[in-house]
Amino acid sequence: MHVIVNAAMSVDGKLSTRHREQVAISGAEDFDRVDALRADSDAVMVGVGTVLADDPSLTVDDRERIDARTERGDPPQPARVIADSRLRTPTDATVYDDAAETILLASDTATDQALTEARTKGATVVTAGEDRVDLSVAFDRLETHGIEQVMVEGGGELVFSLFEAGLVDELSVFVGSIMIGGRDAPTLSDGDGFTDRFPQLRLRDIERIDDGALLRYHVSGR
Ligand SMILES: NC(=O)C1=CN([C@@H]2O[C@H](COP(=O)(O)OP(=O)(O)OC[C@H]3O[C@@H](n4cnc5c(N)ncnc54)[C@H](OP(=O)(O)O)[C@@H]3O)[C@@H](O)[C@H]2O)C=CC1
Ligand SMILES: Nc1nc(O)c(N)c(N[C@@H]2O[C@H](COP(=O)(O)O)[C@@H](O)[C@H]2O)n1
Repeated sequence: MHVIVNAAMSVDGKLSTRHREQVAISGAEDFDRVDALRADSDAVMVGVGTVLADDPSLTVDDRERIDARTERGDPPQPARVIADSRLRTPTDATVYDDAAETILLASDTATDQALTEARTKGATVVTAGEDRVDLSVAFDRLETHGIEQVMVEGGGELVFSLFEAGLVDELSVFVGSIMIGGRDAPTLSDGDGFTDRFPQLRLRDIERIDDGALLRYHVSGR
C-alpha cells in the first residue's frame, strides 16, 4: 500500500480553529492540486473526526479527471475510507451519498446495530482492531479490495497514528499564509505526540502555490 498524507495548515501548524470548524486554508490552485491527487488515488481517507467536523464529499470534481479514470478502467471516483472504530459517521453524512463507494474501517467496539445501519446505508464495513482501528491490519484488508494507493486528508489524530505505525510514504503539506492559533486547535499531527524515535522526513521540493508554500516530503521511517 502506498500512503500519501496531504493536508493544509496555517503558518502556525493548525488544521482548523479550536471550534473544529473547517477553514479554507488552500486557495483555488491548491484545491485543484488536491483534486488531481484524489483522481490519482484508489481511495481518499479521513478520520471520523473530520467527517463529524466537515461533512466532506471526498470526491473528484473535475469532469476530465473523472473521465480519465474510467478510460483507464478505474471506477469514476476513488473509494472513500473513514477510520471510524465505533461507526459514529452520522446516517445523513455526505459520504453516504451514491457519488462513490464508501468503506468504513471499524473495530470490535462497533455494535451490531451500528454495523447493520452502516451496511443498510450502502457502506462496506471492514473490521480491524479491538478498540481503535488497527491501521496496519485495515490497510492489508483494503489491499484485498484492490486499493493500492491511498491519499489521507487528515485530521491530526489519524495522521499521528499513521506516522506512529510507520505507514506513511509521502507527506505533502500546503502552508497557507494565515495564523489560526489556539492551544486546542487541531494540528497536522496530534494524538499523544512523539517523545523519541521521531519520524524522519526528507524534503523533496518546495513550490509556491496561491499565496502559500507546498512542501513535499518522503518519509524515511522512525
Ligand atoms: N486543513 C486540512 O487539510 C484538514 C483539516 N481538518 C480538520 O481537522 C479536524 C478533525 O481532526 P481530528 O479531530 O484530529 O479528527 P480525525 O479526522 O483525525 O479523526 C479522528 C478519529 O478517528 C478515529 N480513529 C479510528 N481509528 C483511529 C486510529 N487508529 N488513530 C486515530 N484515530 C482513529 C477516532 O475516533 P473513534 O475512536 O471513535 O474511531 C478519532 O477520534 C477538523 O477540525 C477538520 O476541519 C481535517 C482534515 C484536513
Ligand atoms: N487541502 C485542503 N485545504 C484546506 O484548506 C482544507 N480545509 C482541506 N480540508 C480537507 O478537505 C475536505 C473537504 O473535502 P470536500 O471538498 O468536501 O470533498 C475536508 O474534510 C478536509 O479533509 N483540505
